[in-house]
Amino acid sequence: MSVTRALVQTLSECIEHVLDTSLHADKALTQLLQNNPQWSLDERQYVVSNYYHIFRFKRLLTYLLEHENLPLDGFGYWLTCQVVTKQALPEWVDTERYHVERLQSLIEQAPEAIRLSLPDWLNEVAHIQLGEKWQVIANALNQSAQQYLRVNTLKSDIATVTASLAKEGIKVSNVELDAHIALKVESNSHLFRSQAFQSGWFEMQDAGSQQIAPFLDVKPGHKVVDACAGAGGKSLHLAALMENKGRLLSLDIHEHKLETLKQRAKRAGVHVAETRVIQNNKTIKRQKEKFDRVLLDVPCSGLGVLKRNPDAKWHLNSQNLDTLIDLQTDILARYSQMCKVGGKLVYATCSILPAENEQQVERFLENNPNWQLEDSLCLLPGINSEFDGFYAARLVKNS
Ligand SMILES: C[S@@+](CC[C@H](N)C(=O)[O-])C[C@H]1O[C@@H](n2cnc3c(N)ncnc32)[C@H](O)[C@@H]1O
Repeated sequence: MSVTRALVQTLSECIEHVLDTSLHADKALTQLLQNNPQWSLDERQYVVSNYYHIFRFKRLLTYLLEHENLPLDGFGYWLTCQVVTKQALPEWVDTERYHVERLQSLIEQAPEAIRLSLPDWLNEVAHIQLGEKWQVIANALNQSAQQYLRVNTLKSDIATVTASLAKEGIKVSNVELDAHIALKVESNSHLFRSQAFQSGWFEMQDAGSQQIAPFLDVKPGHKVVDACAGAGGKSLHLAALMENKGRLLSLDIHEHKLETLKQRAKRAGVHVAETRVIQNNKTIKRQKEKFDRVLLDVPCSGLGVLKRNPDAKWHLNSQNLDTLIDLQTDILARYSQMCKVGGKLVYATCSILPAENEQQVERFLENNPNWQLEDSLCLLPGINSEFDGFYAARLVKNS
């Protein structure tokens, strides 16, 4: 595909708009794609991946432009991004003005937090908490995200989905996980328009995220609560593992997320899920000791999913991280009461920080000797995982 001036111009204008207004990058991208239906699949793919790269490397790109006395405009961000991500420049770019070799050597000499394109505070916190592993993880989190599918076993199977997508020119490959097989999308495609998606045969879900619901060890007939259910990514998976038998209560504080969950459940053929908005602590207290299994997929920093949502690091600060950590502690303390004696609970995050993960669980176990850690899962990008970063701990309530 040749990258035209017109394409870069439109992309640059959108970047400038987001940088000027501090609009959420995801929303602006959706709008950009909607406003340009004439783009080919390759053009859309190019725009999406470069758009994310620009927000991923924003700090480094700003540093390069400022150092070179170049305008901090959308075009400058696009061009320096091509250099940082080692993409060839189209012929029409004036390389006299943008000196590629000088930019490359500036990147190598930049201070670490700038080279990794991270806020200083975050780089420091992650270094303290993760030690030597952090550089490896940070580099892995700066890669583009792959797309993965979870086959909905309530309606279909791996072979049927693979064949159906192949008929529409979409190639996928199998990825073996502990409990099941995920599908990795190998070709650029309109997945949501596929017949398989419209029929509810699969969900888009990262292969790391797909490991959380099976970790809860649910069985058909169980009473299960997904207490931070959001739009239902894990609830839908739990329902499939329960074979639509038993009771699945999906809770969240946001009604609009649960509305999306209901629509997704309908498409996926999930009948077992019931949704309820958490109004106050009474909603939780009423469910005391009612469930065999409790999933707490708690609100977190999202640092494990920066590949997919790189803009998040610019909206996070040390104060809101502390607030999140307090909220996680509170949710674990109060919502765990919904578990029956002999039941199991999974505490999960999409963070890689021990303060949101192991340390939360250790503190909970110290304060609650009637609970015991059965197993834990820690997916660290670049260290032991090519997927998003996730943490899960499975706890058993003994008395
Ligand atoms: C990590 S997200 C959940 C993602 C979801 N489980 C999925 O798989 O798609 C965390 C969710 O917790 C919800 N939340 C925030 N504060 C909460 C609280 N106090 N109680 C319950 N849910 C809360 C948020 O609205 C958000 O949907």
